[in-house]
Amino acid sequence: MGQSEEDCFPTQLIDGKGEFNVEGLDTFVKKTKLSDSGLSYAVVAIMGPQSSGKSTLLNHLFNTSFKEMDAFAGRSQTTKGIWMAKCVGIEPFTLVMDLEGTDGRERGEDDTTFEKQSALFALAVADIVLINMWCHDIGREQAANKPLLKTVFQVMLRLFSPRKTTLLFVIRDKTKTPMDRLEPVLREDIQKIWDSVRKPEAHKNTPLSEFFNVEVVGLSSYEDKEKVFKQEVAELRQRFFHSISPGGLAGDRRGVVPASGFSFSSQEIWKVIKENRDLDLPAHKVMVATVRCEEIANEKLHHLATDESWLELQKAVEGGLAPGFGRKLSSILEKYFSEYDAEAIYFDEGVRKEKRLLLKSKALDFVYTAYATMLGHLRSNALESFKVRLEQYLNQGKGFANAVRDSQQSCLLVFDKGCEDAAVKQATWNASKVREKLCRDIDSHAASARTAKLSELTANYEKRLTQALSAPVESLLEAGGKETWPSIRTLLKRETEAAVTDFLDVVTGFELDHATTDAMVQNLKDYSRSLVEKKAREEAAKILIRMKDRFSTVFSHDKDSMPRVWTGKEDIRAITKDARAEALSLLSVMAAIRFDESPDKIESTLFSSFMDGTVSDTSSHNRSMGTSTDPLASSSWEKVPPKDVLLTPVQCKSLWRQFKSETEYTVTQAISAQEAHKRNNNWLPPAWAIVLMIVLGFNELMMLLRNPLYLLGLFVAFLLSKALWVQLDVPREFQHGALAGVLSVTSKFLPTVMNLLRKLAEEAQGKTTQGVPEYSASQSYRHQSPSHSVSNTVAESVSSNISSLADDDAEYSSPAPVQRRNTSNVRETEITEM
Ligand SMILES: Nc1nc2c(ncn2[C@@H]2O[C@H](COP(=O)(O)OP(=O)(O)OP(=O)(O)O)[C@@H](O)[C@H]2O)c(=O)[nH]1
Repeated sequence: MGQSEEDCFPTQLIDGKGEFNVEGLDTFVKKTKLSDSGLSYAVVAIMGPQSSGKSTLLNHLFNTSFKEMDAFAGRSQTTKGIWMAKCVGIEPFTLVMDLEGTDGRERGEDDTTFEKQSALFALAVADIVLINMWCHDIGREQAANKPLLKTVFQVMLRLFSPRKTTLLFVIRDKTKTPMDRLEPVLREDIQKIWDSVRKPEAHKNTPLSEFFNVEVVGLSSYEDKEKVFKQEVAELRQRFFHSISPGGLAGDRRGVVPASGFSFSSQEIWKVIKENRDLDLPAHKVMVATVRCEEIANEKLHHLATDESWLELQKAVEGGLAPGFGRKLSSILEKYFSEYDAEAIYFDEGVRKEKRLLLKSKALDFVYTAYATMLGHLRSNALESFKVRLEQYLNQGKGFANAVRDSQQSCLLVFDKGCEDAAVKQATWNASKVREKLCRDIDSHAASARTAKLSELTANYEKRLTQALSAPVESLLEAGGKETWPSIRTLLKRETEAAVTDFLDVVTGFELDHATTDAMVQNLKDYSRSLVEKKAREEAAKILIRMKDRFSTVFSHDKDSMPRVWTGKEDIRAITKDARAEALSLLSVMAAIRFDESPDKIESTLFSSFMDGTVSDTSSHNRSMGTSTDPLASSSWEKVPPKDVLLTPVQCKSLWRQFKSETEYTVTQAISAQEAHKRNNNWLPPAWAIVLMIVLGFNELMMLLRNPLYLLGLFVAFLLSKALWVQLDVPREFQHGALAGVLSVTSKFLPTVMNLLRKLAEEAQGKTTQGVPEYSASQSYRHQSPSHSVSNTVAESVSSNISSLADDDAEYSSPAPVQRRNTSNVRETEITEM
């Protein structure tokens, strides 16, 4: 012997009670590295009667260290259950199992259960089964090996598809009878036993050779001829080298379980045997393959999840773009897939492929998040790049549509390259969905950018139109003449067309459809019109002020635009009429928007209503007749669309009334001014008074002429008379008849003379006292009570003039009672101050 246990690792696989030593087997597999052998391993089992030298043979044949019986201690059972060990020095890996001997005294004759179970196990697991038998048992009816063989054949038939096992009969203690003569006898015995075994219908006529290769070898007695024994064993050992190669002892074996599945396979087989179930080896093989491939796949997945390269790549992707992502990840995956392939290669192909697909799917699922993150980075980067490029192109003056196209093209190119770089070789992942999303994002951004740019563009053109139209239109409306609306139309058309032409030039770059472009152009045109409309409405709101201004301008200035001086020669009635006509013209201009040239009757209606007086007459007449045909009693103008109406006829009517009321004061002022001017220039008494004075005062005149002192006195008397004339307001007193005049003058004469004399005296006295201001005639004139009477007289005169002007306007010009009263008050004040 002499072999150390470290070399062959003898291990009890199944103990005497039938318990499988899983832990022991795993340790054995690990220590012997059996799993690495793939299919390059052989399993040899030996069975035979108890104490028939099985262990001795194995130890010599395979350099193992199974326990052997000590011959001097008596013949008893040495091997219990099933032991196993690695054959030392045999290539490829050969595993040998030493089975508990049959016919043992220890279990009793009737207990053959374990014997059968272990025999079935050996047939299911081993490629070569050594059947140890004494030479003298050959040909004997009662030989110890006959029940054994019967058992072997019976259990073999329980395998659905038995492996092609090599039965190597080892004839111990061979005699001088040559093996050539013994072997046929033995084969005959074997055949007889095969024939006697009850077989299932399917195998009724199946020959023994279908399931077994039968080999026979004879060995001399170890005890008697040890040297020869060793020599023969050494020769036999040679047959175990490359036993699984074609032509070897187990060259035609079938259904080998890969070495990495040996442990699980043998456990399962023993389990089935113990449960006394039928052992379907092909199904078992698939089952082993399934379990093992799954184990291998799971192991690979586990390693992948903790792979350092993978963790590094995953971290990089979480932080942003990871260059070479696809290449790196493919390499990592390839490593584990290759390992799986290498480890699972000997398992059932169908199962192996199926489990590989599963592994691939799980591995790809596992890394997909990182891939998706990578695509997410690519997508967001591409979108950002699109935004930047678009802005750059637009800043460079590129047309919008072209800029979008070029930006999209270049950023998609970068995205596609990125996707190529991120592509994982083992996966069929498609980045098209992400690309579609990117395209949608790009479209969305382009659309919002286009909307923003178009809004900006429109705003610019609207601003331009505002600048081009606003002030000129306002100025034209302020001018308010016949040419106002034609000029506005010309201006509107010219500026709008210029803006539209330029707008179309710019908007071409957006490549909008015709409908959109037309709508935008129409919006621009509408904007221009709305601008004019807005201005017109603003001006219409200020029409009263404008009318008054216009009135005031025309009324207060002559043809040469010089301010009028009311000398009394002016025809206030005509001037007032002209000024009102101008104001009315302005009102007619502002009454409606005239975007087209179609004529309307606004001006004629207003003039006929307010200036000719015909309407008022007609109105009065109609009122008296109970009918109403007043053209201004309406909220719309004939031939003017409601939307273009700025001031309805009713509003015009009201405005005109207000205008007249508010301009009346100006006219009053003018009349007052004219009266005052006249009065100041008319200092001579009336002619009849002069004649009377000459007739009655002829003698006095002559006396005066003769005496210069009288002349001086006369002059003084004249001055006094003049003062009294003015103070008494003689012409006015005589307006209502001579008698009334004389009575009035007479009644006022004495108080006036007294008052005058008193004031003259006071003045004379004041001159002698210091600090007394000089008394002025004008002051006296202003503060005298008769002056009040004069004022009243002048006011009445002005009032009568206004009344005569107002008569022209009949009912329209009648101011409200309150207004009249106010006006009268103002008139009084103004004139008093003059
Ligand atoms: N006559 C004879 N005796 C042998 C031979 N080989 C071994 N023996 C003896 O047989 C006895 C049993 O040997 P083992 O090798 O323990 O036999 P075994 O079959 O393994 O015994 P169990 O494991 O108990 O079944 C020992 O005393 C050996 O010396 C042989 O070739 N001829």
